[in-house]
Amino acid sequence: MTDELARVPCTIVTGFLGAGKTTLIRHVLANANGRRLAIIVNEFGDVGIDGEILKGCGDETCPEENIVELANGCLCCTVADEFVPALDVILALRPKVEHIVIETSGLALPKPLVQAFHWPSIKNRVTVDGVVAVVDGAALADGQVSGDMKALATQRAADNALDHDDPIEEVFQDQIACADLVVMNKCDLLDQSGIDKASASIAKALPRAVKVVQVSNGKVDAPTLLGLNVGTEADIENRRTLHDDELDHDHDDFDSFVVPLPEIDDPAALTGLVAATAEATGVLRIKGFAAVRGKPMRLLVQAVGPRVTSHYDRPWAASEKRETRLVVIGLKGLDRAVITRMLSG
Ligand SMILES: Nc1nc2c(ncn2[C@@H]2O[C@H](COP(=O)(O)OP(=O)(O)OP(=O)(O)O)[C@@H](O)[C@H]2O)c(=O)[nH]1
Repeated sequence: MTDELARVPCTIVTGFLGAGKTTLIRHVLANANGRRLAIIVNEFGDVGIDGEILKGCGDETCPEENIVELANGCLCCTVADEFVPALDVILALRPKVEHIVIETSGLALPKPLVQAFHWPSIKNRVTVDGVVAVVDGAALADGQVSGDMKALATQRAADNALDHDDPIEEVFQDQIACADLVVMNKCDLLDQSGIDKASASIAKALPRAVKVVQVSNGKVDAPTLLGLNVGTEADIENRRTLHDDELDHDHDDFDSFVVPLPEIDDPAALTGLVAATAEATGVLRIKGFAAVRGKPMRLLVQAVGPRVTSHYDRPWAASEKRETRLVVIGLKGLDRAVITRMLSG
């Protein structure tokens, strides 16, 4: 087969909200050894933060035009309308892309996406190199999938609509069930007993023998990650998931909204408010950019449960409005007014 006709391998990166998918892909970009990559990045909230972070890498093996953002949706539900057209764009790029990395939203179920690789319009052009599930090792060691489960439990108890099975656990289980490789991330936050605990939780959730690697900051060897060579679409029907019998999966267990704020004076005060809000309300994920008065750089603020990080990522462009916008994601029933008030200080 000539190179022009060979199917382009696609690595699907799945993993719950905030597990470290974008961090892992940044590491891959920085260590691609000249391999020409393209990225499709999908987010649950309607502001594309991850695409912005990845574009900020400035890596020459993946120029900005090779990064396609599909914000405000969920790849697993928008395969025909969004995923296939995005692939078309990428496959038309010249020089030809050698490997595609797909970052799904933290709430996406990977199975419908893998199944789409059988579709006539794409099956001769792409194949699934492998499904990589990124897991937040620190959260698992705390007996959580993500975030602050104590506050979540309170929120769920107060919301009678949430009387079915745990949707967080279900998404997590389905992501693991489809994995060809599990990346246990955030090991820098764990001692040996934490690593043992998280490893045991992963082993319990894994239905098959699958390799698990333990890393910090997504530092997986790029050639290994991008060369699993599984062809997962041929095996996906054998991977049972909890949502197999659902015809229409619409993420109505989860909710997201944007909190706009004016320029801020004190980054530490903002991260404090974010941490306090996450802790008090059981929000799963907060992320966004803040404009700090007098600073030419924009501040990237992220929370996974109550754990908050922030750093200046790049200068505001002249064409950009200097404003603070935080995306909040949690279970349905989030109290938008309370959360907005708390974040406003
Ligand atoms: N301590 C620590 N923090 C990490 C590690 N990996 C990622 N983080 C932090 O965790 C947060 C979430 O990381 P992301 O890479 O954005 O996670 P994600 O899975 O892409 O998040 P979503 O797309 O929102 O689901 C950020 O604040 C990261 O800096 C790690 O290994 N150790």
